[in-house]
Amino acid sequence: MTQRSFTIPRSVEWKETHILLLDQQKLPALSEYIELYRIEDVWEAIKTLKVRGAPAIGITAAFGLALSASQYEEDSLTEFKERLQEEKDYLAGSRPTAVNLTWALNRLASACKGVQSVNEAKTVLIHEAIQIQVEDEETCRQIGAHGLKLFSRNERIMTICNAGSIATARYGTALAPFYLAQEQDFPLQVYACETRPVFQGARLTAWELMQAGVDVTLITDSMAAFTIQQKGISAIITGADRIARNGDTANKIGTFNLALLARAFGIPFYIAAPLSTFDFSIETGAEIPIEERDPEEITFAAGTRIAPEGVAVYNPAFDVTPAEFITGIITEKGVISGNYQDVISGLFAQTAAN
Ligand SMILES: CSC[C@@H](O)[C@@H](O)C(=O)COP(=O)(O)O
Repeated sequence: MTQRSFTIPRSVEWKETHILLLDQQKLPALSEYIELYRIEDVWEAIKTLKVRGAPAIGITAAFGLALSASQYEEDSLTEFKERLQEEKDYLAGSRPTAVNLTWALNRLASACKGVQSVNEAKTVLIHEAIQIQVEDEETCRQIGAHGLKLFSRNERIMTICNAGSIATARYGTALAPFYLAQEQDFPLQVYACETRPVFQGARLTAWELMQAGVDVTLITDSMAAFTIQQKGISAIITGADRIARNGDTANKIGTFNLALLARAFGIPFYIAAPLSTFDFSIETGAEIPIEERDPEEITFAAGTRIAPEGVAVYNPAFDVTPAEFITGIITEKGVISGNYQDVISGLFAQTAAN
């Protein structure tokens, strides 16, 4: 099969002395890379959405912790580990919902459990952080391959937010099937919801997919029902920030609306996510912390006030789609459907054994 070549952007790179980060707040107007040298820069970049998307947040935090630890001057391993723990907690507090953040930081802490010296710990941390990124790229490709099998040529598929290449190491989760389809000359059409209030769909998904030559059409979030009806959307696919043991899934605000629409129209609703997005410690979505962000994300648009000063605002950044509305969860191990509770518990046992 001939493979086509096109751009699949990367958002985070390890550079030994710093982290190179695509500033996603500036897209699509500017494709600007910034250099992060200090842990405070990393915290700020995550908090202010310069880097966003569950796996990309995890990778950046892992790079940030490894980078900062490489500069510690502590000679004692105990003091080194105490400081590491403090900075790990600090980074974990940057955003609450995407579990990949704590997952990646915990993975770094576990990796240096058995080390004998500070120098060994520094090397192990860098190695583990890079490994997380390498594995995520492969994971996303596998998600793409499993996801693509669910679609037929020329299907029109809706998505929300940006679960694309720049939200991960590469390829993305919900957008990975479209990149693989593009490689294989397999035509699919994407309908991207703009994703109020931060416009990840308009600014990032449209930008990413257009660079790759994927057929993408932008709509406002409120056009979803009419578009499904008028344009014959045959499936919806989104990413995830945290999945509970029963399959309840937190993702960008508006995802639950789409799941309800999918049920009403009788079309499948898929979540695409790596196993690092499963939180095996919680039973249901009710336990997922939902981030509430600055009201100004809603009261201002492109720097202009669009709502009266002093208006009460509710700005949850995520919602939780109950498992009963999810047709399948596309992971690197294949598509999970049916009894999520049992399958996810099985995955947990498998992951814990490895
Ligand atoms: C592969 S990214 C999956 C999710 O993190 C994504 O869909 C999402 O909700 C991102 O929200 P964001 O607030 O932009 O970090």
